[in-house]
Amino acid sequence: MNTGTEDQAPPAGAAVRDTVCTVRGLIRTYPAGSGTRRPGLRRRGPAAVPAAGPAAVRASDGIDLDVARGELFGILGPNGAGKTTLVRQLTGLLRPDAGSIDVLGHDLVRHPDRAARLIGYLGQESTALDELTVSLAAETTGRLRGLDAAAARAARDAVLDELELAPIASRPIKRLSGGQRRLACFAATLVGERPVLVLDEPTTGMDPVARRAVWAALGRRRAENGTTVLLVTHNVIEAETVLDRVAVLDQGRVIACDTPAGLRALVADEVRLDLVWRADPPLDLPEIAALKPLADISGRRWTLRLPHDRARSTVAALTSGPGYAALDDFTLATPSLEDVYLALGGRAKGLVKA
Ligand SMILES: Nc1ncnc2c1ncn2[C@@H]1O[C@H](COP(=O)(O)OP(=O)(O)OP(=O)(O)O)[C@@H](O)[C@H]1O
Repeated sequence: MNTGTEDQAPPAGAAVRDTVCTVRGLIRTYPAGSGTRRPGLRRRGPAAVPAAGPAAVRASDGIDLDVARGELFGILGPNGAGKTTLVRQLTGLLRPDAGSIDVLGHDLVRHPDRAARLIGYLGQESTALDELTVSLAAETTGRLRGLDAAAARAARDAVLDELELAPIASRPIKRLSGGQRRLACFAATLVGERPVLVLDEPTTGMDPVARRAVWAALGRRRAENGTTVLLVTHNVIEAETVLDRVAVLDQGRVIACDTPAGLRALVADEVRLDLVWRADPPLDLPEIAALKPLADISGRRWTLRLPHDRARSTVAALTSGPGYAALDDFTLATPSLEDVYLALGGRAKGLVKA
């Protein structure tokens, strides 16, 4: 129930009604020299680390979240934002340095072993199941989750039918295509129902048919069992269409959390203008040079978010002036979650630089 105070942290020990997962002040720093930092990822801001040489990375930097029963809740962010670090803490696989995680009344920082009983987790990698056949992976997961042999086989058959995996049930997961492997691992995650599912980019590599099967399977469990789903994604289109609410993560912080429509409303007064140049943009033209500081630049593509009036006058100037010959393509579009992300990220960058 919405008590009208959902933006505030509840008092310690007082769970918000219908909240399945509450995270407060979660902090996790990877010490200098630990693991392999992913290429192309650099922290910015006051706690910035030098680009060269290993340094500590604060991958969760004071995260607060409340996820309600039955919600399809998304965690959206670019590479290195801290999504996987967050879900590994939620699932008891990684210990936070500070903060609390409550799932259905269980303190998972103090009792990480309880996570397996509460949460079905689909990680990014499937290595643990790779050697098994699709069928055995599903059945084994059921057994590990406490089903007896007959129940595990029945649950296996039901889920393989539901996801139309029966034709490849006897094939080893490691010999499947990327999308098939992902679907097989998703199937295993569903066996031996858990009240909470945490899925790290579940649909990566899947074709549209498999994606639809995933969303339908999750929809059924939410409707029938009130299953709560936390989902990591980079895919803004998917986020807009399937999620109830989205937390936008950047550099280990939640920089926004709302419904996709609520987030889009943050940039509703803007239009997105994409310009693709044939070669180098003609910066000798003052009207083009003036746009450059406003653009998010990716190769020959400039993406600008402009107020409606400014977008119209910019397009008019571009299409009637000498810069037009240098343009390969341009599009005007209403804002998407990607624009929200760019707007929020851009603002954060600006603050740090100032
Ligand atoms: N084992 C590790 N040791 C050191 N740094 C790490 C380790 N794992 C992740 N990091 C760093 O922590 C930050 C967050 O990484 P994380 O994998 O959580 O991001 P992500 O949002 O899941 O990224 P992706 O979308 O690429 O999966 C990154 O800067 C990453 O380089």
